[in-house]
Amino acid sequence: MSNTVQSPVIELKDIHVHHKIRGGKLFSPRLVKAVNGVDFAVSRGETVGIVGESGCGKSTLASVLVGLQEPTSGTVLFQGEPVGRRNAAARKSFGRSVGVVFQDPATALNPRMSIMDTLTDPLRVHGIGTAASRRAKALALLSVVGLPPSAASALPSQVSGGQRQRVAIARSLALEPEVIVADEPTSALDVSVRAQVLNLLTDLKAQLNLGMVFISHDIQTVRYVSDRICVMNAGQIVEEGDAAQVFDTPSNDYTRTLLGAAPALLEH
Ligand SMILES: Nc1ncnc2c1ncn2[C@@H]1O[C@H](COP(=O)(O)OP(=O)(O)OP(=O)(O)O)[C@@H](O)[C@H]1O
Repeated sequence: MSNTVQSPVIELKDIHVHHKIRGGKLFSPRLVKAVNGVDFAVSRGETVGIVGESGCGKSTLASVLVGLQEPTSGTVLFQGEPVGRRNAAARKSFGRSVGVVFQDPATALNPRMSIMDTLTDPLRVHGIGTAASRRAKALALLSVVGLPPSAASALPSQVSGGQRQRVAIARSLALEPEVIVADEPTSALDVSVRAQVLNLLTDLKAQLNLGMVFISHDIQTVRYVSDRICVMNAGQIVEEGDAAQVFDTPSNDYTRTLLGAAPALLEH
């Protein structure tokens, strides 16, 4: 399943994200350790799955990976360099090198922006190309995700849920990232289109030699797409390994519980 795996594009070292919760008048304040000492790396050409139950810290980890959240402590490395110590230009290039696909394209896409504008906007914001070349690139992106050129003039609400997620995936590719972070990308979709979107992500990863971080509460889905799996529980990675090995011979009790609770194998 994997292409040539290279040195990590993004590496996290001993990442902690803690939130202080005020208790108000009745309760004392408490600390939520959303992510509690995580090491993680993703390279081009591999899909790394992160799986765990709701509240285990997956989305918080995703927001650190894409630069939306500063960790309380720990180091984020981009191409081997600590992101925090680099200049604004380097942070921008980190931002450009990591594409994001969220769970629900209905909320992730601007409902008032045509699909053409949705796809040209990241290029415009980064000052890339002319209006004509941006439009050409948007049409190429539509083709890459299997949508016809006629979709360009539609609003997100005028296409189906699966097509909307294809648009969100196309947008994530607009800046030619090295890594895509997909946080529950199929959970909000009809069961009938989930496998198509998973296959699209897997195909794109192979064609473009992307690094892919695939986050889901559903271990069967993670198994289907991943080369490597990290199992998260209570803010920590409790098991990590080759997907088949984690799935077939889990070494951690929590992984076994997740597998025991999983429904029948995803059909594909
Ligand atoms: N901004 C915040 N302030 C306080 N607590 C937070 C904040 N963000 C997340 N948390 C808490 O941190 C923990 C991890 O949340 P996170 O959303 O990362 O988990 P998750 O595994 O992605 O779960 P889900 O799939 O339900 O989103 C949870 O207990 C959550 O309530």
